[in-house]
Parts: sequence; structure tokens; C-alpha cells
Amino acid sequence: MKRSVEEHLEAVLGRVTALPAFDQPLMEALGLVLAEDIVSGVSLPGFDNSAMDGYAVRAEDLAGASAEAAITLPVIGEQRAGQSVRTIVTPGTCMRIMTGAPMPRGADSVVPVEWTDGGTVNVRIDQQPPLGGSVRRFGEDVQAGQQVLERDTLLGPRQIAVLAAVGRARVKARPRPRVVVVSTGSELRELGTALGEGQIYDSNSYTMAACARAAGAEVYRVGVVDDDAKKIMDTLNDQLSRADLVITTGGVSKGAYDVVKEVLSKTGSVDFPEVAMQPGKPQGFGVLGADEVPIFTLPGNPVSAYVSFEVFVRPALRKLMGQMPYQRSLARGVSLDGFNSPSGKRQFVRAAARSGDEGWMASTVGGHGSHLLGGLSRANALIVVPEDVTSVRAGDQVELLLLDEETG
Ligand SMILES: Nc1nc2c(c(=O)[nH]1)N[C@H]1C(S)=C(S)[C@@H](COP(=O)(O)OP(=O)(O)OC[C@H]3O[C@@H](n4cnc5c(N)ncnc54)[C@H](O)[C@@H]3O)O[C@H]1N2
Ligand code: MOO
Repeated sequence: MKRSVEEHLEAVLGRVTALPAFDQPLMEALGLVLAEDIVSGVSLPGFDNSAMDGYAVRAEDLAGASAEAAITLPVIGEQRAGQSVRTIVTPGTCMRIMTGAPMPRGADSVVPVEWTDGGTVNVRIDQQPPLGGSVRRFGEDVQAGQQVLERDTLLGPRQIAVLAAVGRARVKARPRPRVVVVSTGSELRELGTALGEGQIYDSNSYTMAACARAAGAEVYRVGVVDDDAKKIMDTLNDQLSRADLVITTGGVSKGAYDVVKEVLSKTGSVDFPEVAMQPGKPQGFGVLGADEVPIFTLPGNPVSAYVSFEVFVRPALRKLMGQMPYQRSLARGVSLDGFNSPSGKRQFVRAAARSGDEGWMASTVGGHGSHLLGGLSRANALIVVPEDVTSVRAGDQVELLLLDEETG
């Protein structure tokens, strides 16, 4: 009896827990999930300051000022950003002021330089500012003691901005999972080397490494290990100390040299179910070592490995990082092509999808074969065909997994 996709995902997520959070330098926290509420220790702005380059004035001194009836005031000094306030603006005077400079005492408004002749000794002003005009008030944005970010917030550039503005050099966040990627298969060669007969380049370790990094992980791509039980176990044991999660590809179906399944079955902590999906039927998942590091042993066919990553590994990585939701939500769309689908299996069909006035439209790309990476590279979506649907006609409504969309 095969497992359903949901049953396998549930088994996976049931064994994965969020990584413990720790203090991180602010820039390291970009893309991570905050593990503390952030209460600002300061007010923003921290002092009344000018929003414009111009003149700090008392608005009442400029009552009635206009182009026809300009008012001239003596300029008693200059206030720059970063300077402490020394001079007091007394009635009937003004000070030059720059954007961000603290408001001098006595002044209540700022006249932008464009309303003036720009004078430095005396200035001619031809417009009356509203009281408080162009002044940014102490605490109008954030007040000391106010919560600016909630725990479990994903830290993007805008959140980094407010953290920096309130002076947080470090924040508590869940770290990037360290993911070790291993390809198994005696036919595999590393890029940059010559291929002998029957040999192919190891693309899976690059695909998996790219997928994991794109999902936010820190990746160690170990590369190729032969179909040799001892070499595979030694490599995995060596790598466990630096892994929060391990991905292998290959060696999990029914071949005479499907060694990954053979050696890891013996540990008793990794299961090898068949999942009712295509591609991606042969799956392996469990934990290894004293620290119970989660391990995915994905099928070797390149498209099967990719789809398995999307469906099972990415949600697990998101759970490790504390990122909700774990799964991408499905979009509704129209299939522009017809095709058949196996009964009793959920099929993930490579497609090029675009959104227009009538919503998402998807054309299939390449064939169904699990070795067809050329087609995969032109796809940006997977059409998800339910287990009980055996044919999709052009024009049918379908569900789409949009592969380049942000989750959340
Ligand atoms: N008799 C059966 N044969 C197969 C079955 C089955 O049920 N009965 N299942 C098929 C399905 S479905 C899949 S998926 C594959 C899974 O195979 P393995 O996980 O054992 O992977 P391998 O046999 O090692 O390789 C499969 C295929 O993929 C190529 N490959 C492997 N690793 C890489 C890599 N790192 N980069 C590029 N290409 C890779 C490999 O050369 C093979 O062509 O089994 C089917 N067979
Ligand atoms: O799962 Mo295999 O993934 O159908 O090619």
C-alpha cells in the first residue's frame, strides 16, 4: 500500500522541529525568522528636526507673507544635521537649517529654501508656513517602549530597516539550516571532468544545493559518492556533525545497486515508502546519528529529485527555520494543453504558467519523463493533477504549484 503525498509530508513534518534561535548580527538575520518581540529602546525621531533644507522660523513672524508682500528676516545662524542646538531663535529672526538638523529652540516651523531668496545674512520669504510646517516631531514614528516587530516575523529589508533605526545591532532569530547534499551513483562525474562511456554529470547535487540555498539554507555540497555501502555510510557519518538536514539522491528504487536504501534500511531509523505520486514515487526519510539529523533520500531521476524537494524537503526546511506556512499555496488556473495522468497517483506536470486578465494559464513543457531536465528549465510551475483524475483536457481548470512565488 502506497503512502499518499499528505501522509508522507505529515510523517516528515512530524519529525522536524524548528531550530533553536540565537543572537545574530543584524545582517545575518536577513531572511530569518525573528524569535523575540522587539521593543524599541528609543523614540523615532529622537528629537524634533527639520524635514527640509530651509529656515527655522516662528510661524507668527511670517503672518501674511506672500509673493506680493514678502517678509525679510535676519538670519542669526545655521543648524546642520548632527549639530547640537546652541542658538535660540528669538522673535523676528530665523536660522538656516538643513534636513535632519535638530530644531533650534524658539523656532516652531520650517520654510523650505524654495520659498525664499536663499539669503545668508537676511532672507526674503514669500510664503507663510503653517504652524509646525516641515517639522518632524519627536516620537511621531516610534515611541520608546513601543513594540516595533513581533516574534515569528520574517526579516526582510523593511524589517532590517526599523531594527537598525532603533539601534539593534543583534537580534534573536532562527538560524539557516545547514544542509548537506550528497549524490550517489557510480555513473556520476563531477563537472569539469571528462565523461567516459556511460557516465553523466552529477546534476542532482547542484540542483538540490540550489534548491536548498534558494529556500534559505546554508549548503554543503559534498558531491558524488559511489554506489558502495561503506563509502556511503562513512560519508554520511562524517557529514552529520555539520548538518541540520541531509539530502541524498539516487539508490532508492529496486535496482541491484540501490545501495542507499540497502544500507540505511539497516539503521532502522530511515523508512523507504513508495508515495502515490509521479514523479517521486520512491522516497526515503528518517533520522541519523545521536542528534537524530533528518535525512531525505530522494530518487535519482533528476526531475523526481526536484519535485520531491518542492513537495517534501522545502516544507521541512521552512519548519526548521520557523517559516509559516510550510507549503506553497496552490493557485487555480487553466491548462492550455490536454494530457493523461495515471490513476491513483498525484501527478506533478511541468508547465509554463503566466497570469493574465483571465487568471493563470499554463502550457505543459517537455514530456513526462523524469530525466527531462531541459523541459524543467523552461517550467515555472507544476500542474498538480489529483489521484482520481486520469485525463486533463485543454481548457480544464487545474491547480498550480507556482515555483517562483514567495511563500507566505
Ligand atoms: N524496476 C523498477 N525500476 C525503477 C522503479 C521501479 O519502481 N521499479 N522506479 C523508477 C523510478 S520512478 C525512479 S524515480 C527511479 C529512482 O531510482 P533511484 O533513486 O534508485 O536512482 P538511480 O537508479 O541511482 O538513478 C536513476 C536515474 O537518475 C540518474 N541520476 C542519479 N543520480 C543523478 C545525479 N546526481 N545527477 C544526474 N542524474 C542522476 C541515474 O543516472 C539514472 O538514470 O528508479 C526507477 N526505476
Ligand atoms: O518517481 Mo520516478 O520519480 O516516477 O521517475
